[in-house]
Amino acid sequence: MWCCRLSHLHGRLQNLLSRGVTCSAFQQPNFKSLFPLAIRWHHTASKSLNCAWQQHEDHFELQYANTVMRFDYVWLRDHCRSASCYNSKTHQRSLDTASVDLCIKPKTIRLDETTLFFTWPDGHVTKYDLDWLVKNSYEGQKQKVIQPRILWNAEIYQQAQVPSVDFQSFLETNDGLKNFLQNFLLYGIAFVENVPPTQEHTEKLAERISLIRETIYGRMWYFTSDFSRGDTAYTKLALDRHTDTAYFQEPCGYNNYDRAVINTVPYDVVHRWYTAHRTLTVELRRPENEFWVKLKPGRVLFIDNWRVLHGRESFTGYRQLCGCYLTRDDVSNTARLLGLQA
Ligand SMILES: C[N+](C)(C)CCCC[C@H](N)C(=O)O
Ligand SMILES: O=C(O)CCC(=O)C(=O)O
Ligand SMILES: [Fe+2]
Repeated sequence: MWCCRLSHLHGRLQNLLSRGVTCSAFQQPNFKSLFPLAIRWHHTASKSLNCAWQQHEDHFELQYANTVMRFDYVWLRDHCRSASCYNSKTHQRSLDTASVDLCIKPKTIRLDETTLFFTWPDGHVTKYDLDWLVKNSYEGQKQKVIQPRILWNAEIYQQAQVPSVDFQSFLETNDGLKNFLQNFLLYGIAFVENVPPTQEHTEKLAERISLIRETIYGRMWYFTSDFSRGDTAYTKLALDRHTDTAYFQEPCGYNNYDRAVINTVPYDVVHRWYTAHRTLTVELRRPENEFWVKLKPGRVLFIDNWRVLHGRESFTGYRQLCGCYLTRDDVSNTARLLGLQA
């Protein structure tokens, strides 16, 4: 049974609701006693709004913008954006969540145009804009467009003809940086061309995107096959596909070369691990999943270690590489500041 408000009665009924009276288009003397609380729906009749809500025993249900949302009452109190509950300058919660009664229920709920008002037992009023609730609800979040990721192999990537970004444009224009980051987020790799082949310019490029992560290899690393460090990266040997720093607590990503002794699980789990590792390695080593690119002076390659592994063939002659590790949070932050979904 629905008690619906007709638009021409909106104002009067609104007034009734604000006093906590459950309204009905036609107030019957024994109307309330006929139906338990849980089936009382509230409607707005205006076509544009098309909103319906219901106060259940343990949650609030809202139908709006083609979405059915359900909110826990503690959640509704906890996310209050009133001046006493939320610092709008710093976007931080002032309310002590632990002080909210876990059995809290609103005394009254009323909708005024596009704003819902919840009055709590202590008299505190929390108001929510309907669109804010859609955007921040579990159900609304599920509909959110997430940053697309394009899964690719060598053929798909080659056919995509992803344009590289030029150093000048990358450094001096937001469009250049945004195009680069869009490609990086889509594919997990992206190139910048015509970079002056110096450590300083490479550093400048990296700092345009993010903080540079200092590690045991330094801030900017500049290496060649001089075995200056006890690691095969500092040799002419081939390196199968991998990601670096798997041995860090905050690694760039996993790497078979540097994997420590497996001694934290019993033999039968170890065998299952090797079976899974073999399946992954076979997949990673499929030729169609290998994309070979010749690094040349002036070409900078950025790699998302969670999506793309890197390696090299063995080589002869003199070869010098410089680079650095970037922090994922800062790269994502730069992308978001440019309006990208990261
Ligand atoms: C030379 N450079 C600093 C880039 C890498 C050194 C990484 C060495 C180690 N094998 C690992 O994969 O973490
Ligand atoms: O020499 C290269 O191209 C890559 C070396 C490497 O993977 C590393 O240093 O971690
Ligand atoms: Fe590496």
